[in-house]
Amino acid sequence: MAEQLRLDSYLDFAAGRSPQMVAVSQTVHAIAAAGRQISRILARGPLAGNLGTIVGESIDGDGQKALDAMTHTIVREALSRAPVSVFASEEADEPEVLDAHAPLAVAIDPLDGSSNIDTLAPVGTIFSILPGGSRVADDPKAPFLQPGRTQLAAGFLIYGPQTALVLTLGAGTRIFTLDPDSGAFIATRGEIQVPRTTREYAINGSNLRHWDPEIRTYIMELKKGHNGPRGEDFNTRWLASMVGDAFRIMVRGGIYLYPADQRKGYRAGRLRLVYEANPIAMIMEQAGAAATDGRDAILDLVPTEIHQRCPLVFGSADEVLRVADAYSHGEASNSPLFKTRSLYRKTTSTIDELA
Ligand SMILES: O=P(O)(O)OC[C@H]1O[C@](O)(COP(=O)(O)O)[C@@H](O)[C@@H]1O
Ligand SMILES: [Mg+2]
Ligand SMILES: [Mg+2]
Repeated sequence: MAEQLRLDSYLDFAAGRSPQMVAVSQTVHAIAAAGRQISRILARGPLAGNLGTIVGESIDGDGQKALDAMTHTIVREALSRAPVSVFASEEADEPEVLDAHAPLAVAIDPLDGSSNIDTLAPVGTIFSILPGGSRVADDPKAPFLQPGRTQLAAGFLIYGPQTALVLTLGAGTRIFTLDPDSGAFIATRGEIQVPRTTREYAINGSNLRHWDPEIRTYIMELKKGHNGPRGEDFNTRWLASMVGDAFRIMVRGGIYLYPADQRKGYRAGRLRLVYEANPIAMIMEQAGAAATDGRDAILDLVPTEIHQRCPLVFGSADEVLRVADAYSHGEASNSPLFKTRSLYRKTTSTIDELA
């Protein structure tokens, strides 16, 4: 059997590239250790306490559950031992300065998919590692208001039947599976290459009536299957856990969409740019996939607030391009999505066609 690639060796090798990568490697080590701890709590589930109980409200109005708060504390503890100047979390209103002189900034969603806590569906921890900058003491938000292209590394842990770490250090994307016996994260596949094409899509279809016409029409064309303009059948998968959907897309392709919609609080989508969309976009791009808000590449957006939301579409590159194309051409387009035989000419009545 070929020798196993362990996360430790992978990080040691990367650390040889520059002093900055030494700090990145130490920080990924710290996050992986936090992930091990969270994975043990999740494996015990209700035996570890009432993890799904609402204990507060996060800044954007989502109920904060006991496990959201617990995972925030675990990650914070881990990062306070890493070379991290400032830490932004979904579960904290403001970024927290840990060591103003340290070289890195970290943005984290400590628990993604938290509506799944009690359902045994996967949840995860998403992270983005950025240069810390020199102004952290005066302006702790500054490192997070850079476009996602400046990320030095990004990844997520997923806690499912296995715990895995999906990681990019800016040179490809790898998946490491946690061996619960030894505590080691071990690479279980080669470098990830997401298939360019797919016939599988993930979206919360209950929001159809609230979507932009571009998204509504795109999805309706998929639903028409081989009788529709796409000429082939598509399958739906929606876990209500972005890490779960992203993991599936990493291993077999697919597209995930959480578009903007007309509901109050969703006009800029649901996902948060700094600690959800940016890291996922970097992971995807490094695996040959793509991520857009419908108009621009996610990694080119310049955040203006730490908790800002953005529409998010990511996955198999050809399919993401189709969505971007739909937005850029509108109804006048000649793109396949808008041809006369497509549903696109009748965006208002097509909801009825689906019923
Ligand atoms: O409940 P909805 O509207 O389908 O949203 C589900 C989406 O929201 C999220 O749960 C947002 O993340 P949080 O759980 O960290 O708030 C995604 O993981 C998931 O894809
Ligand atoms: Mg999340
Ligand atoms: Mg969360």
